Amino acid sequence: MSNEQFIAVQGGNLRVRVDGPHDAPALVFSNSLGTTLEMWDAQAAKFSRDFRVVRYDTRGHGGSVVSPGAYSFDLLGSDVVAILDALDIARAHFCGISMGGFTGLWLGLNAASRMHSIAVCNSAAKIGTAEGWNTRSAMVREKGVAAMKELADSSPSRWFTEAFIAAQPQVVARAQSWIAGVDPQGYAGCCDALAGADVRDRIAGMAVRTLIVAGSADPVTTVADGRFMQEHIPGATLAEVPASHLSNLEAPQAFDDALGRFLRA
Ligand SMILES: O=C(O)CCC(=O)CC(=O)O
Repeated sequence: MSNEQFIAVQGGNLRVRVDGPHDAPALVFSNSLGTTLEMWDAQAAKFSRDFRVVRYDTRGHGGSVVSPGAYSFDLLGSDVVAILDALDIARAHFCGISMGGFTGLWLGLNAASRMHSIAVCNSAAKIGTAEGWNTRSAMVREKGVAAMKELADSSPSRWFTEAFIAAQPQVVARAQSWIAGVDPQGYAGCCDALAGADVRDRIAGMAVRTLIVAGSADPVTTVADGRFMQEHIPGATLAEVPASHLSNLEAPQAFDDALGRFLRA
């Protein structure tokens, strides 16, 4: 059974898709910057056998429609809580990649009572630099859709290994189509959130079972970033998968095995 709906959050509505048995434990997937809930198609097909899989387009992305502005992780994290409330889910497992992984850190620090477990994938306690994100958001606001086309052209080298780009051009082209279609205002608002995001001195306070997934060839959020989180989050485990930044797309089997082992443990 599949079900797509819009859920009201502060300033608009998020596009949410739910798959799997209604009475199964909930598992929420959160996308990376410049992608949509479709990035989780393979994981949703697999994990919806045993979980009520909830996916959503992060505000400013895909079919979600929210007012523009400078977003924050207080907002992005509260969106997840609003989705859980609307779906009457008391507690959920959570899996987010990159920006979505940082949303997971926010949930672990601010909404732990709503979480069974959190998988923080290809992410970091601080992603990039404030200067880099501010430059990118200014460029996107100035150039609009032309900037999204430029980002679509340049993103494969940050998202995938050269070998994967050569071997799986259709997967790469699909990911490029997501970022090309993202609303520039929404993308810029999320860059603003990333610019202000740094929980390096707080993650020791995470009180939720945590898995860190790192891509061995990820140039954006590195294995060292993953190790830092694993060393500072109490009880966290680290799984390294043979992939670059969008590891669930590049190495789905290794990604799903790591996530599945963690969820079953
Ligand atoms: O992927 C993310 O959510 C943040 C990092 C990023 O945007 C990678 C990139 O395209 O530069």
